[in-house]
Amino acid sequence: MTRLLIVGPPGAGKGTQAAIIADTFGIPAISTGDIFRANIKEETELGLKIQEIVSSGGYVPDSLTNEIVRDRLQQQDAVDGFLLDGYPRTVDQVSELDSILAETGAELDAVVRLVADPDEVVARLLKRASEQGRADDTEEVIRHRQDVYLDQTEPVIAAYAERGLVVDVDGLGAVDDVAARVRDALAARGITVAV
Ligand SMILES: Nc1ncnc2c1ncn2[C@@H]1O[C@H](COP(=O)(O)OP(=O)(O)O)[C@@H](O)[C@H]1O
Ligand SMILES: [Mg+2]
Repeated sequence: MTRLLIVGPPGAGKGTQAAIIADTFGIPAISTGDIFRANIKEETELGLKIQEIVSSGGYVPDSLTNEIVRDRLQQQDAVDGFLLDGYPRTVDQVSELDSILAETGAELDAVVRLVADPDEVVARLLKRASEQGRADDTEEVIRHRQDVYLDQTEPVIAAYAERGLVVDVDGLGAVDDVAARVRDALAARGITVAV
């Protein structure tokens, strides 16, 4: 019954850590970015609608994003716990998630914030671009994504910080080291794997 969010700037390593945390806790990792990219690749109706926005580094409209997440969280595997990566990213999305959870009386356990230096993350993203060729990993688009993040998503983190839910973790260093820090930081708040 663990419900977590993972937040942090583009390139902080959310997707990588999300997979490890989800595996540890036996919960699904749900990434809006991955869902959107899959739709773009499959050229679904949604994919065609959002292709331009995603490749230019803007945010998909809240109405579309909220609907996708609502549907996903109602699937059976997410009923007892989940890790959301990349959502909520706007204050409107925070309200929507509050509503979705309130409908079943569920509550978030923690918001893991990966802290990373902007220049370091740009270097990481450019490396990923050369390896995976993501359309939104050019330097210009990365800088734009960072700006959008500061403008739209910092207020999201502030809202969760006010609720006392944010757990800061240093996102720099080797994947395993960061994963160990996340595990320790959650354990320090009594969030451990149920056995
Ligand atoms: N919650 C969201 N609201 C709006 N747009 C989103 C959301 N999640 C993902 N996106 C879109 O998908 C893109 C890639 O997301 P993601 O893979 O999470 O990026 P990263 O992990 O590099 O920060 C975003 O730049 C945005 O266009
Ligand atoms: Mg990601």
